[in-house]
Amino acid sequence: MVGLSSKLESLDLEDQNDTHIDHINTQVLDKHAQNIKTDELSGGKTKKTTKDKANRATVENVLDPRTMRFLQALTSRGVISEFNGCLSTGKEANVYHAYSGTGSNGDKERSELAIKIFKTSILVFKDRERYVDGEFRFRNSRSQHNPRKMIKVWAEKEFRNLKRIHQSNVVPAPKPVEVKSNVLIMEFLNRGDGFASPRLKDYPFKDAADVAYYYHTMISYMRLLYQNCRLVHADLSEYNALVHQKRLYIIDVSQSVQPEHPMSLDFLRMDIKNVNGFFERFSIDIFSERIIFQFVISEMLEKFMGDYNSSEDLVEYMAKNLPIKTTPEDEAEDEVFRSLHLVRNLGGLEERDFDRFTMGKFDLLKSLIANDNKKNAKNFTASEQFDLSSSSEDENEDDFEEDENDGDSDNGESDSEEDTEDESDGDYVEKSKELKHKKHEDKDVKKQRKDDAKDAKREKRKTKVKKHIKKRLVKKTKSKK
Ligand SMILES: Nc1ncnc2c1ncn2[C@@H]1O[C@H](COP(=O)(O)OP(=O)(O)OP(=O)(O)O)[C@@H](O)[C@H]1O
Ligand SMILES: [Mg+2]
Repeated sequence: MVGLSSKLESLDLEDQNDTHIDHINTQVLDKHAQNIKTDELSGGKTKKTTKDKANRATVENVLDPRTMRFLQALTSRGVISEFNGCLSTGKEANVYHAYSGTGSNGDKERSELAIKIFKTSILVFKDRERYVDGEFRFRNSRSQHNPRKMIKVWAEKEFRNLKRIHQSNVVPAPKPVEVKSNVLIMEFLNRGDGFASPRLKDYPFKDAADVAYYYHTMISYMRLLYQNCRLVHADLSEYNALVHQKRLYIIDVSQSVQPEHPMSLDFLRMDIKNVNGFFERFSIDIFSERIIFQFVISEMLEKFMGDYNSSEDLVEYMAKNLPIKTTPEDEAEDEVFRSLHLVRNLGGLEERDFDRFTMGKFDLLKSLIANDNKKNAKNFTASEQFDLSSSSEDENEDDFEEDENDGDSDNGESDSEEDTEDESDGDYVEKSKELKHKKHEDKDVKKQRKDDAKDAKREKRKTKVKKHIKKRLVKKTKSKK
């Protein structure tokens, strides 16, 4: 294998300016691409021609001179000792195999690394803004419209999320090693013969019981991610889970968000749909999407005697206690669930719903999404999840110094009657659609609409329950549990 450092040393690019980068890219990488092994680990997916290697390096826009410099720095610092084949060329990043240490002459043990290099293409990252927007942890990065900086944020986001998951010790994930600009270094999950551990998609299940085990494990991870790591994966599927030493590992967490993100529940719902969609094909018993959703977000599980941090205990509970999806009505219910507008907190409740809540007729989101279906909702206790003021987010974790006050919107709210609570509630999806149409509205119509809205709000305020009363009620329901 050819060491990266020798290749990189010959690239005297320090004085080049950014406007020439594409040109340099083509020249330098065409010249050196054949030295970078890009096909060794790709499992036959890549065309094995030198031309193709050169194209990938330049066209994919990953190994640009700047990125090469970062790799060089990592090599000279001894983080990387060898940079090898390309494992995957994805939409947002390429993943390479590398070694750290040589294992000889008293050098540190030779270990395998996966190097994820995020693409510098602006288009991909435009689409990703919605994951960073609304993340309190990245509030200072939002204004950065410089694509290079956004990519850096993206790589850092994956590094931090990976670190959070890995440190939680409840959901297996590759150990993050380092992040530098758009380059993320992590532990390589090895199948044992030089190849990467298979994705869930490619894993040869032994039998139906094996499939069911991985299905239940995946659901337990969604819950552990949400409850323990305070994350929603947001791109969970058979492509982003690897089976390593018979254990399921979660990867690709750059887009993962905290539960406080305004779209976290929508992302969660999407993850559940993807996971169910994959396992449904194997003709095993499947839970309804709504039941899984409740299982994930409910803090307490009725009759659960196990360890809330244990995937195995959750899997066992799930298999015994969760009702399976059997009838066409169950499917119809899931259809409804997919189209539901998700309410996150008390502020998001309509007046009539709030009256029902105070009369003890339903228990926030759990019952809203359950349609008061007692048969299915009885296993869960969910109300705490949506009182955001009680969120205590990894505040003692060094790497998350920005995380404090996450989603503290409740604390920051005034009790004034004039607050804008009605605008800031959870109905973001429908509202954003509406606003698009309003853009082209006639001036007078707009004025009239605004006046009407004001009148309606004035009326609504007359019967509005004051916030401190709402809070007291939430506390009361909590203390009952
Ligand atoms: N730590 C790792 N160990 C082994 N293989 C890995 C590791 N990380 C990623 N891979 C491999 O690289 C592939 C792509 O990784 P990842 O999903 O993180 O990147 P991606 O750019 O998001 O890909 P895509 O756009 O296709 O989703 C994975 O499917 C997996 O096969
Ligand atoms: Mg992926």
